[in-house]
Amino acid sequence: MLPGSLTDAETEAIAEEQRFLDQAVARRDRLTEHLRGELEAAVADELGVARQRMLRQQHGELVRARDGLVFGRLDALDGTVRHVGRVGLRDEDETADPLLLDWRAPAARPFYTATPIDPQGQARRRHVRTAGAVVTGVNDEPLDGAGDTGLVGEGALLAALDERRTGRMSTAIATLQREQDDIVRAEATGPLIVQGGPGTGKTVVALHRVAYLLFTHRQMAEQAVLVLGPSARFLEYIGQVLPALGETAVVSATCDTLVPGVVVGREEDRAVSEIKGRALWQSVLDRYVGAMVPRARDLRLRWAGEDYVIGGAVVTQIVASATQGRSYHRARAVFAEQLHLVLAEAVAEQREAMLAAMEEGFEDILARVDRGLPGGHVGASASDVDGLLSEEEIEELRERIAEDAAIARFVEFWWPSREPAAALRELLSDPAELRRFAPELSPEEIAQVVADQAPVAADEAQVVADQALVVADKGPAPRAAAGTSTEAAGQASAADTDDPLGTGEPRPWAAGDIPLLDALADLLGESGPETPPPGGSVAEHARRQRGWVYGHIVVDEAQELSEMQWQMVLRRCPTRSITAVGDIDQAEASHRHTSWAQAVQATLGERWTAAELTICYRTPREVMALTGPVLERAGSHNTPPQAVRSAGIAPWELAVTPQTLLETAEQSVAALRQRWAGGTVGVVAPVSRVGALRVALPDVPVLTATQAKGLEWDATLVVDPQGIAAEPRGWNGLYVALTRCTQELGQLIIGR
Ligand SMILES: Nc1ncnc2c1ncn2[C@@H]1O[C@H](COP(=O)(O)OP(=O)(O)OP(=O)(O)O)[C@@H](O)[C@H]1O
Repeated sequence: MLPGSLTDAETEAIAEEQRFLDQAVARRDRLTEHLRGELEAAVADELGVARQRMLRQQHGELVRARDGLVFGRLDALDGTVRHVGRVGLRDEDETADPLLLDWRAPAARPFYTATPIDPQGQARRRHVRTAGAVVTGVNDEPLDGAGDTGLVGEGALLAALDERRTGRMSTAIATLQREQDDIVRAEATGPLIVQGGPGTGKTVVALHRVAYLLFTHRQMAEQAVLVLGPSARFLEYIGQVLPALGETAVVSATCDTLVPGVVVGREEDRAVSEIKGRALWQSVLDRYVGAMVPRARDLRLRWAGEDYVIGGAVVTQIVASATQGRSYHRARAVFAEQLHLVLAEAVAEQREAMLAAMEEGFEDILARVDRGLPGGHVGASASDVDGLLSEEEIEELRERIAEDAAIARFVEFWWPSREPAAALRELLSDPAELRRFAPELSPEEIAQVVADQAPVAADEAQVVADQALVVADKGPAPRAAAGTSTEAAGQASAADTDDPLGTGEPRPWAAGDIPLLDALADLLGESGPETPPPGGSVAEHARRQRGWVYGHIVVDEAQELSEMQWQMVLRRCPTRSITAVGDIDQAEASHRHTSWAQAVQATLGERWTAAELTICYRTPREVMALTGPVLERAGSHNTPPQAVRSAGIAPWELAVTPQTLLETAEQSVAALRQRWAGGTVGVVAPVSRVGALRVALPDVPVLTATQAKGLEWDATLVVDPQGIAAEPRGWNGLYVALTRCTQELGQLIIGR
C-alpha cells in the first residue's frame, strides 16, 4: 500500500462518518431555520422577551457550530453508538436519544476520560476529522485493554499539536486530555487554583471551563463570566476561542482595564509597584475612609426661618448607625435620611411648644411656625385639635426637608461626597497622611510612594509621554471578539482620563494604582444612584459597571497578580466561584511570591483547592530539556512538565557581538520565516534591546518576556538570553522566553 493511501476499512469508516455528518448537518440546518422563524415572531410580554433571548442564544450556537460540528464517536461495549459534537442536536423524534451529544454534556465525558485501563463501558473512541461538511479522516482508539499511552486520542492530539500556528488560539474540544477535562468539569463552588508549567494547556482549560460552566449553569450567563488575562495582546490571542465555543456572556479584561473610565498611562518603578501591591492597603484605605466620616457635634440647621440644634449625642448616634457596614456614600445617604427625620420631629416639637405658648397669647409665633409646615397651611387639621402633628404630617414634612436645597447643601458641607481618584491622589502624595494611615510602611517606603505620585515637571513630561506609549504598545485595547457580544472591560482611551498629560499635571495612573483606586471606590461607594443605561447585552452592562458581580471569574497567568489585584478579583465575585490558572515559576511581577500558598494567603487564606497540569503540549522535548537549569536558577519548587512530543529539531545558538546582533537577528528571522512559511515566528529580547530590534525586524512580533507571556509561535528567536536573565526576576522571564515555540528555538548569545 502507498504511504498516505487508505485501507478499505478506513475508506468505509470515512464513508460511514460522512453519512452521519450529512444527517447532522441537515438536522442542524432545519433547527436553525426553525429557530429563525420563531425569532421573527412578535413578543408580547416579559416572558416572551426571555424566551426570545434563549432562542437567540441557541440560534447563535447552531450558526457558529458550522465547522467541526461532529468530531467524535463513542462505541459502547453494549453496541450503542453516540456521536459527540460542538453542540447537541435533538433527533426529530424528541423522545429518542439525542442525535449528537454536546461535548459538555455528562454523557460525552467518556470521550475525554475513558482509557484502556478505565474504559467506562466503552469499546472504542473515534476522532473524526472534517473540513467544512466533508469528513477527511478518522482515528480509532480501541479501549479494550490494549496498550495505554496515557494520552486520549493520541493520533488526533499529535496532529493538532503539529499544526502551523496562526497567531490566534483555537479550540481543543476534540482533543482535551483527561487531566484537563477533570479541571474543566470541576465543581465551581470555591476558588480553584491550577498550577501548570508552560504549554500544559492552562489557557485551554480555563477557556473550555468557561464554556462548560455556562452550559451547565445557565444562570451564570445572567451575571456574565469575567476572563482576566495578562495583556491586551494575550486577550486578542485567545479572543476567538469562546465565541467559537458558543459563549458570548463573557467579559475579557486585564487588571489594568477593570475600572471603567480609568486607563494606565505609565510604567512605575518596580519597588513602588511591589509596595502598592501589598494586602495592607485594604486596611490602610479602610482607615482612610473611616477618618473621612465627620466627627459628631451639635448641628445647627435653619428651617423656615427658625434655627434648630440637633445635639451632639443624637448626631453621634445617627452617624454610628449610618456607618454600620455601609460604604462612605451610602452611610452619608442614610445619615441624611435620619437627619431629615430628626429635624422634622424637632420642628414638630417646637410647634407643640409654641402651641402651648400660644395658649398664653403668642398667636403670631404659631403663624410663623405654620409657615414651615406641609402646604404652609393653618386651616383645621388633626394637628390643630391637640397641637400634635400626625405621623403623615411629620412624614410630609420630612419629605419637604429632604427635597430642600439648603438642607442638601448643609449635608454636603458637613459630610462631603468624595471622588475616588482625587481622594487617592491626596493620600498617596501626602507623607503625613501616609504616616497616619499606613504606619506599616517604613519612612523610605512612604517616600517612594510619594515620589511616584509627584506632579509631572516640565522637563519630565516627555519621558512620561514616552512611557505612556510603551504601555499602550503592550497591545491594542481589549475588545469584543468579532461577531459576538463578548466585551472587554473598562475600555477607555487616554482622552477619558482625568489627568491630561502636561507640565505640573498629576501623573497618569500606573498599574499599581488601579487596585487601590478600585478598593477606595468600593469603600466610598456610589455617590448617587447607579442607573445603568438601558439596553445592551449582559456583557455590555457588566463591562460598564465597576461594581458588577460576576457569576464566575477565570484568571489566566494568575501568578502575576498582586495581593491587591486578588482583592479586586474577589470583590467582583463574592461567592468566590473562581478558577485561577498559572505557573508560579513564570511569575515576573514585582511581588515576591514563589508559591501559591504565599500568593493567596492574604486574600484566600487556606480556603482554596489546588489542581495540577503535568503534561506540556506546546514545547517540544528538545527545548524543554534546556529549561532545567533555568528553572533551578528561578528558585522553582515544581517538577517541570513532561513534553508530550518531540519536534525532531535541535535548538540552536549563534554567538554574536553587539555590533553584529541586529544583522544576525535579521538573517535568523528570515531563515525561520522561510522554514515556517504559513506559520508564525516571534522574537523575545531584554527590554533594553526591544526598541532597536523592532526597527530591524518590522514583520515579526518583538516582545519582552513579560509581553510574550501566554503567547506561542512555531519558531522563537530568543535574543540575548543572558540579558533577559539579568532583568528583575529574569530567570523566570527566560523560562517564559524559551518555552514559547511549538517547533524550533534559536538563541543569539552576545559575546564580546
Ligand atoms: N488538549 C489539547 N489539544 C490540543 N491542543 C492543546 C491541548 N492542550 C493544549 N494544547 C495546545 O498547547 C498549546 C499550549 O496551550 P496553552 O497556551 O493553553 O498552555 P499554557 O499552559 O497556558 O501555557 P503558558 O503557561 O506557556 O502560557 C496551545 O497551542 C494549545 O492549543
